[in-house]
Amino acid sequence: MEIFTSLQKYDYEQLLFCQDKNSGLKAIIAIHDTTLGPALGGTRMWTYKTEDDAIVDALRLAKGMTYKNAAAGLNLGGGKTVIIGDPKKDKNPEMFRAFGRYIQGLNGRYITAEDVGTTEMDMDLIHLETDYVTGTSSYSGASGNPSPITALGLYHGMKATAKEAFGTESLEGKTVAVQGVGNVAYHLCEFLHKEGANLIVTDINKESVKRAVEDFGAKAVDPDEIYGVECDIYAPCALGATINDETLDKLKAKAVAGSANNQLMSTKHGDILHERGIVYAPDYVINAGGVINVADELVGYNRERAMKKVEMVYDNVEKVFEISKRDNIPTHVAADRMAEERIQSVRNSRSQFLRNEKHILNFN
Ligand SMILES: NC(=O)c1ccc[n+]([C@@H]2O[C@H](COP(=O)([O-])OP(=O)(O)OC[C@H]3O[C@@H](n4cnc5c(N)ncnc54)[C@H](O)[C@@H]3O)[C@@H](O)[C@H]2O)c1
Ligand SMILES: CC(C)C[C@H](N)C(=O)O
Repeated sequence: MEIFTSLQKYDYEQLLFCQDKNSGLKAIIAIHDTTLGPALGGTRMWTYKTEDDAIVDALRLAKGMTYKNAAAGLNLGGGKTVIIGDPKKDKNPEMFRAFGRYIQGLNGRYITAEDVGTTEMDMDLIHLETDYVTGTSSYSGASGNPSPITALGLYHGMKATAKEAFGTESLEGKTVAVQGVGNVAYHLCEFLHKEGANLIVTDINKESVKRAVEDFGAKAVDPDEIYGVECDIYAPCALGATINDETLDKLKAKAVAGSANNQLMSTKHGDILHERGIVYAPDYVINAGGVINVADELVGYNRERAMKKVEMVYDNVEKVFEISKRDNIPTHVAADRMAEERIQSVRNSRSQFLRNEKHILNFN
């Protein structure tokens, strides 16, 4: 891969490779843009087929965080880490401590939290080496695993999506097809079940499927079947790029609203959803609940205040639909416009993040 060509294409600031032989750490930290503030984004641990796959994932996820944080109104830039390895087999405490020291070395340019494959316990280990970590469990001002709060934001955003697609925000009697019933989607299913929605679920992990079937009366289907099921809303909550050439023609849903990052394989697929009249709630707008919640730790965590901000996901999703209709553009373009306008307005007055006494990180 031509690294600088890739960095220049979408204007990334920094890409770091962190290696620790003792613990087996192989981490890639991508910092996309710090115009709005320090880059906040989670750490994913995953078994990538190649190192290039890991770099591409880190870059795509970091850019997504820039847009997510900007669209959510946070004074934070975007970054992300991927750790190469199997989260079930390859973790050890020294690995996360070594990673924490690398984060500390960035002196606040990057702050981390959980993502796929990492847990509160991992964040606690990172915290032994640096304060630039959120989503920890056992420290004063910690807000814990963000997944249930991401689910809450997603639920609010799904209601805004239902209002746009069906004229009512009620999800009672609606059928939602959920792909991946992990940390976020399990809690989403709980909200939906309480409201009286019908659930169709799938996961490559049989235990997760069983839990959703038992706890919420969900109907289970095989992973490949989820795209073609009769449903009102398709909720992609596993990994990215599941809206692609192959799956689009199978989709029967009238709306797409899920937690996964980078749901569209390419922007072309967002355009096709728009042409077909399928209401798409842009991923980084609807899945911002978790980052909104952990960001509150940076100003002294207040759960009530954080929950009020998470409710705003409804308004943000609604705003995207309004821009989309006003300018007659697909919703993914409308979301990008909303985020880019905010970044540009701040960029006009200052450029890269520079720590100063007035900054959010200096809260005591
Ligand atoms: N956790 C958060 O707070 C948060 C916030 C924003 C976005 N996200 C995004 O939401 C998604 C889910 O996050 P999570 O924390 O719930 O992760 P998770 O790992 O707990 O859940 C993902 C689930 O998807 C399943 N899965 C993977 N590939 C699959 C496939 N091909 N078909 C069916 N199931 C599959 C996994 O077995 C797992 O159960 C990720 O894309 C993540 O980046 C998470
Ligand atoms: C909680 C966040 C900092 C990270 C989360 N995984 C996201 O993608 O939004």
